[in-house]
Amino acid sequence: MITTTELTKRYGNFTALDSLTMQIDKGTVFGFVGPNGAGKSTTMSILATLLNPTSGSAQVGGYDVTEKPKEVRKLIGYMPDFFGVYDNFKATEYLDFYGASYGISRADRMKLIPQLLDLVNLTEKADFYVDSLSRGMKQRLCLARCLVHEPEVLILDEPASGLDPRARIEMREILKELKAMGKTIIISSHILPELAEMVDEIGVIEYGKLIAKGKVSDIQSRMKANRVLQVRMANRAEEAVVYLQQQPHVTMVLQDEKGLHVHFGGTDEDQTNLLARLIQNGFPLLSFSEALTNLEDVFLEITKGGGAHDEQQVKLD
Ligand SMILES: Nc1ncnc2c1ncn2[C@@H]1O[C@H](COP(=O)(O)OP(=O)(O)OP(=O)(O)O)[C@@H](O)[C@H]1O
Repeated sequence: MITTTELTKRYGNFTALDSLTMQIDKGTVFGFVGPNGAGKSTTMSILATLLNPTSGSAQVGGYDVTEKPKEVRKLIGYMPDFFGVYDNFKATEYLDFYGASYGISRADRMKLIPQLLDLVNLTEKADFYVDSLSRGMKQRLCLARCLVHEPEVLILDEPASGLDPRARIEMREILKELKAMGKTIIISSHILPELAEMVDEIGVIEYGKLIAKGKVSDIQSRMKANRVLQVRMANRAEEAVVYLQQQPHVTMVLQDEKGLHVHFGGTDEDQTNLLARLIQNGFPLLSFSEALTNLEDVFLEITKGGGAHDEQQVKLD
């Protein structure tokens, strides 16, 4: 549904986007992650036909964004990271204005607007002035605005930025509904862990280059190759350290007040076998578990050494 080929954008001598090649299939929710200034907004603006690439190409729904921008615009709903809302409109009037500008008939708008307000949980605010709405509500209204022409593809640039945790959860639930409706969604964020439930794939961008892309589950299993097992023993911990260090796939064993931390490079089956051997050897296990791998770990692991600019910038929240 979305394809970019060697997509490049330069501002003078500065390369903001560097030969970005990627493909996002129909119905996929694609999380676009990277530190500030990595090139996410630049990519999204090009896909939204608002910015021309310096070289390379991008297609949405088979249409080239520079050659067929009108066709692309019909297919996409774009939510920029900074958006203006017209404060002297009521929420309903705001959506009505956008619906009309897309050429949707008044009769259809009257049907559509209550549905959109319901989708973004703003039915009760239908007759409230936009400037009286909270930031989270304004952001949801902006999302509704992107949906007036029922686009197949949503390009959402940091839709949850600046929202408090409750408002983020609300936004996430709406995005889940949009995914269930079959939309193809590309969404950028610094708070990837919160998107984990709804993102099918992630792309990690840094210095304008796509440094990793793949299914969330694949990337997590890549990290599993370096999993850490947490083992708690009733006693005989010192003996267990020596025993574990001699076992296949164990690369390191650390011990602290919480127990043993076993760095393990084996498969799930190898892990089962290791547990069986500990039990067979009579070690008094209180617990044996795998340290959870979340998307934040995945992100940090992938960008490690890749030049994450500073701690502040790779911070995900
Ligand atoms: N109009 C412009 N002129 C010059 N440089 C620009 C322009 N727009 C963006 N840049 C630069 O291009 C780089 C990529 O910016 P972009 O906004 O795409 O990053 P981003 O990943 O979206 O970051 P953020 O998460 O902060 O929004 C940045 O270094 C930015 O300063």
